[in-house]
Amino acid sequence: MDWTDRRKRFRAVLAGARCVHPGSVFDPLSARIAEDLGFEVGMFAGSVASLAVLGAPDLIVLTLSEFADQAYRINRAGKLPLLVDADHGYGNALNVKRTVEELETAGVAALTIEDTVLPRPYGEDKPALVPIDEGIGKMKAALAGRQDPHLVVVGRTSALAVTSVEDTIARARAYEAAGVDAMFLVGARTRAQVEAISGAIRIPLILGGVGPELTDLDWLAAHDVRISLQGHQPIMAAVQAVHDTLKALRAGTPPAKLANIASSDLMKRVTRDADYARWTKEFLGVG
Ligand SMILES: O=C([O-])CC(=O)C(=O)O
Ligand SMILES: [Mg+2]
Repeated sequence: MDWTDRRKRFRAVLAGARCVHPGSVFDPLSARIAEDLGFEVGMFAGSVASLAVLGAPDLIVLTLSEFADQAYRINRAGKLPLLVDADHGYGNALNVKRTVEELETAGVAALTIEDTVLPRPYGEDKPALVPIDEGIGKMKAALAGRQDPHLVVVGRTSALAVTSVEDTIARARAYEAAGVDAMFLVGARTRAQVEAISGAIRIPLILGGVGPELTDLDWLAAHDVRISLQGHQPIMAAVQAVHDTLKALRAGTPPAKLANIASSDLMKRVTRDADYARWTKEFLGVG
C-alpha cells in the first residue's frame, strides 16, 4: 500500500491555514463514510479502540497488537489520512519505539504519544504525568522508530488539566526541541491558554477535549491550531442504532418497519460494491 500519499495530505493540513475537525472513526466502514463525506483527516482514539475491539472503557487494557490491527483494517479500507491516539506508547520509551514501528506499518498518517502515567498505578485516583525528561526520551524514541519521514509524530500532554500552563509550555518546548511535528493538547479551556502555548512554540497544535471558548475554527486557525477534536459521537451513535434495532426486533417489529436502516445504495457505497462487481466480472468471468 502507498501510505506516503496520505501522510503528505496530513502534513498539508498541518502546514495549511485552516483548522479542521477530524472524523472520529473506528472500523473500515466508518472510515469510508468519513472519507466519502469529505473529511480531510480521520481520528482513531484509544477510547474508541477499546470500545470497538474489546467493548471496554478507556482503561488501557487494549494491547498494541490489537490497536495496530484495527488501525490497519481502517487504513486498508480507503485513503483517509488517519491520526491515531497511541496513548503512552504502551510502556516505556523502548515500547514507544516499537509502537511507532507497528503503527507506521499499519499505515497511520499520524500518531500521538502522551506523557501521562498510564495505565493507572495502584492507589492513584488522579492522572499524573511522567517527568519531563522521561517524556523527552519517549518523544526521541518515537522519532527514532519512524522509517517513513512523512509519518507525523505528535507529542501529547495533559499538563493543562494536570499541572499548569507553565508546565505545558515547558513540555511543548522540550518536545518540539526533540523533533516532534505537532503538539496535541488535552483539556484546553480558554483562549488565553491557547495563545500562551501557541506563542511559545513554532509547531502547530491539535486540540482534544476543548471548552466552549474554543469552538470558533477561524480563531483556532489564526492561533496555529490545525485540528480540533469534537469527541467520538459516531461510535456512540452506532451503539444506539444497534441497541434500538435489536430492541425493536426483539419486540416483534417487522424488519421492513425499522427506522434508520442503511439503504441498499448506501450499503453498496460503503462496501465498495462497484469495485467488487468489476473484479467479479474480470476475475471470475461472471456478472
Ligand atoms: O481522543 C480523544 O478525544 C481523547 C482520548 O484520548 C480518547 O478518546 O482516547
Ligand atoms: Mg485516549
